[in-house]
Order: sequence, then C-alpha cells, then structure tokens
Amino acid sequence: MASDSDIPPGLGDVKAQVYAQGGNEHEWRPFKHTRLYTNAFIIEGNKLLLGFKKRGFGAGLYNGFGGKVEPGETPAQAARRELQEEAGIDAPLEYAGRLFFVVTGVESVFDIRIYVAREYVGVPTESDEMRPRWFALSEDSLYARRLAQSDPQADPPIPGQVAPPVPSVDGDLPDIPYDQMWADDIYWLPHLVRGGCFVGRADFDEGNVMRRYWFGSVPHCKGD
Ligand SMILES: CNc1ncnc2c1ncn2[C@@H]1O[C@H](COP(=O)(O)OP(=O)(O)OP(=O)(O)O)[C@@H](O)[C@H]1O
Repeated sequence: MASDSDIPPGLGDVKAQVYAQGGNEHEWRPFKHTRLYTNAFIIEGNKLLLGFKKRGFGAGLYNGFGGKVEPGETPAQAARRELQEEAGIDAPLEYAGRLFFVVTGVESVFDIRIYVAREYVGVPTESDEMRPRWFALSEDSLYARRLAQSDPQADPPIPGQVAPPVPSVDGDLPDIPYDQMWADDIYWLPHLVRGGCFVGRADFDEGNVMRRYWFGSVPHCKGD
C-alpha cells in the first residue's frame, strides 16, 4: 500500500497501491474549487463503446459518456442520465474509480466518478454532444500505445489482475484510439476493462499534456 502521504491531494482518505506515476512537475498544483463529474463506459463482450465528443470541453477526443453532477443528484444518478442523454442507452452502471484533474485554464478542478457496465438497453445513438462508436478490446488494443513507448519501464504492469487476459476480437473494429483520447486514459482504462478499481490524479497543461500523474489500484470498489 502507498503510505497516506503518497496519495495526491484531492483523492480523499483512500488506501491505494500505486502502479504508475511520473511527469516533469514535482509538486502537485494547488486548487480551490472542485466540481463533480461522471464518466461511463460500456463493454459488450470484446467491444468497448466510446463517444466522439462533438462540442465543449474535450471536443475532438473520444471518451466515455458523462458530464456534471447536477444539484440534487447522486453521481450514480448523474452517470445514468448522462449516458441516456449522450448515447441514448440505459445500463446498470457500477462504480469503478475516481479521478482528479487539475487543468490549466479551467478554474474548477475535475473530480470524476468512473462507471462501467457490461450490458445495456437500447441502441447507441448519436446526440448533439457525442457520436458513439465501438472499438476492439484485445490485449494489443488495450496496451497498444504503452507498448510503443520508448521507455516501457516507466509504467510497470498493473498489479492484482485477477481476470483472465482479454481475448482477441474477430472482425474489423478499430483499436482503442488512445491518440485521440485524454492522455490519462491509457493509465486506467485497461484496469477498468479487467474489473479493477482505481484512483488517480493528473495535473494538465492546455493541449492534453500531463505534467504530473499518479494512479493506484484500490482493493474494493467503494463509491456512489
Ligand atoms: C483531463 N482529463 C480527463 N480525462 C478523461 N475524461 C475527462 C477529463 N477531463 C474531463 N473529462 C470528462 O469530460 C467530460 C466533460 O463533461 P462536460 O461535457 O463538460 O459536461 P456536461 O455534459 O455536463 O456539459 P454541458 O455543460 O452540458 O455542455 C466528463 O465526462 C468528464 O468526466
């Protein structure tokens, strides 16, 4: 377990095992206001559903479906509402982790609850905000960019992987488009796909550049 003092500020009182950390900034940035968000991912067999964000924050990137938690909502309720609004589907979402992002130029800090479901109801449908698209879930696809990195030792394998490796997919779905996703995603998406729970923080500059990051696995998924 990481000692409490290793857990980045913002993640609350959590016990976690660090599995990736780095960046060229050595202090965590101070922050004032946090804002709650959700982000939800649908896995169906060997496929992962992502949405291409058409407008607003993160436009031009693929991501899960999500947004701000509105007053009076729990994060779990907000996650289901956003999935319905942005992708036209409903799903039994389960909590998978918490991510905290400080981004240059954005006044409030992102405190994001991540959810996953392995079944859903409805037909993924394009909305004003998101264009849903399926991607292949295979070992190669999950780790594609990490394997290509010049320093593979920088990010050791994620510990505690209990689920069997993800089998390869037949067919011609595209690989997970990490080069069109937030830079943090590759650090926790493989963990989510394997059913693990995680916490993490990254401090970003504009232009999707991570300056400092820390990701840890947690033994039990606790969240709302
Ligand atoms: C910095 N690194 C990051 N990595 C991965 N995901 C990130 C992220 N930073 C923000 N996100 C997600 O981006 C969406 C923004 O939500 P956003 O569209 O602004 O909210 P909402 O739909 O309420 O907006 P409207 O005000 O209705 O336009 C939301 O899913 C949030 O979890």
